[in-house]
Amino acid sequence: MNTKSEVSGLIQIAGERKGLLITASIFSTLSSLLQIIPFIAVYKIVQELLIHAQQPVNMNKELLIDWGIVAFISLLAMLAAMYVGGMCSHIAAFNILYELRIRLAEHVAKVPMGYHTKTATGELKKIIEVSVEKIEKFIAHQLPDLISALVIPVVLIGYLFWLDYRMALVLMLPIGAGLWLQTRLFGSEAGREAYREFQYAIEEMNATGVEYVRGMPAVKVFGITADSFLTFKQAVMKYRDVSLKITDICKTSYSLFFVIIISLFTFVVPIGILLFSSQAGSQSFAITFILFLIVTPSLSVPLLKLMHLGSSLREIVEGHKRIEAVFAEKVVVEPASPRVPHHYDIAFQDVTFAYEQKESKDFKPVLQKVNFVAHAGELTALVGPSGGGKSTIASLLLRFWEVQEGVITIGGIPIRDIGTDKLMELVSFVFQDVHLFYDTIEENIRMGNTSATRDEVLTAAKTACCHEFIEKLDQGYDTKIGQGGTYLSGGEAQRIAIARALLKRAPILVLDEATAYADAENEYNIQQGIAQLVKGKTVIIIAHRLSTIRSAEQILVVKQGSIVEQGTHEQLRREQGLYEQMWQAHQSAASWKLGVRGGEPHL
Ligand SMILES: Nc1ncnc2c1ncn2[C@@H]1O[C@H](COP(=O)(O)OP(=O)(O)OP(=O)(O)O)[C@@H](O)[C@H]1O
Repeated sequence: MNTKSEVSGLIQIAGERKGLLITASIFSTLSSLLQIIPFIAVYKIVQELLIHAQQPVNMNKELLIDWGIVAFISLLAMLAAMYVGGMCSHIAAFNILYELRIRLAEHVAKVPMGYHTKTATGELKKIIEVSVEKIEKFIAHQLPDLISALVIPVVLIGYLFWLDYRMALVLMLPIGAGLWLQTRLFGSEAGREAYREFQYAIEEMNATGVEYVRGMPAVKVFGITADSFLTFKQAVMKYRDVSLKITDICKTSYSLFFVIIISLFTFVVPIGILLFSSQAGSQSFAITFILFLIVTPSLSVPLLKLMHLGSSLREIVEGHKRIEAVFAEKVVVEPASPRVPHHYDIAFQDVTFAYEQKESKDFKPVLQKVNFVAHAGELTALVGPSGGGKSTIASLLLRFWEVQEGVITIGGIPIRDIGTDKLMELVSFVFQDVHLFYDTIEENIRMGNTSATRDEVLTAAKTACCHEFIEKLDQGYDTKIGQGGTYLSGGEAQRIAIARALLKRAPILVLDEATAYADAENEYNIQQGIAQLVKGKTVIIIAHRLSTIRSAEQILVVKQGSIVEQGTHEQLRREQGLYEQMWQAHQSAASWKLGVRGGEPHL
């Protein structure tokens, strides 16, 4: 892709704001053209002064005043045009920025979860924050600057050619050389590649930096320093190396360009003197020569600006490519005509799933030919050794990933025919890792059902056993999580998440380790809450504490991606298989815990 198509690609982003951008460009061009008028006025005034230098009385004073007024008015008009152009470009930029961020956020919410696991949070954060911010910089500032940096030299050079083509031709030599150096600097594949590497290096540094800060508990416990946190250290070193590489690539062209452009007049002076002496002191030539000397240094400003724009344009273009790459990520395919289930039995039929694509060499199914039916109004429990695939089964129900083989149905309808929005309406989910938003506790619960009244929020909170601890907080339900040091314990956060799920009143409820953090008393209370919910709903519960799912209508024992045992607690115990072993282990652990409480451990 060349620079021209890259710039037009950036302008494409403007979408519906193109009208504003075109207005901004027209006013920027106008203000650039108006900037040239004072030069012409100076030329005309100097011309009049020199022609009548011997007899000032003959000087046309009105002409001098008129040109003075023209210069002044053109300056005012230039300021006005600049103001209107700037306003239009800023309004366009901030609207584009807003729309782009919303579109990006909506898009990333629609791509399969696989994208989020392979893309580091820091990387995505940089794209949504920094790369988008740069688009604002481009549209609000650099596009008008680019227009003036192109219009002013072109018009001025044209004017100089009209005045004296010989001196203008000589002036074109350094300008041509400078522009050639520019294209060498920014148009070369090595330059592009270096900038690409530079962007990746920043992203990597960002991502590993975020990881380092996020992993602070482990960092502290294991005494990891920024220096010994290898990935971060390597990312910083890579950034340093790439920065040095860019400096190395740019140093010669940059220095040459800079020196040539700021000394343009040194090329004009010799040819001017030569021509002046050959024309035996022609007065009109002297005036033209003076104008060349005045105008030439002012050509350097837009040309230098062009160079700075070139370098930041490259960064913006790279950021734009990253934004485009996010948009290019395929979203979950929605059905053309969504179907609505009329009952809520869940069925997994021969489901085989791997986190990698089938053609990948790492393809290793996490689930193999999983078959089960979870009936509506019943509690189905998933138990089994760690890493067996329980959470994967639960997340497939939400279509976080697409299954490679088999089909998952709700009420007999494949979930891919239901449509994501409807599916999300049907299923309430309490995740293992609870995420609470930076908002009040009430709003965090209300996320389950945005139209719920305060009373309904309170009822859900009471059922999930969180009302009591919320009431004890200074601002109760209005307490902002994360503000003023208000953080909740793992168990408290989990109960808020349960309240959120209860409020949703979805016909299907999935609880992944929902009572993991609860103490015995609260676990009992939550169980009571859940027991009320189960009525008429399809509930899938993933639990390590077998005591919590003893009464489940169906227990599925998941091991190494397969369901190895299936039945009620009593049936499975009688089978004397893996479940019975797990039950015995659970009992021993429970009695050991009781023993500790009693003073002497039994085991
Ligand atoms: N996002 C992911 N990408 C790749 N592999 C994953 C991902 N999530 C889980 N796995 C792998 O899939 C397998 C099953 O994991 P899963 O979390 O479903 O097991 P689990 O039975 O719920 O375990 P636990 O009881 O410890 O939570 C594991 O080998 C795990 O490493």
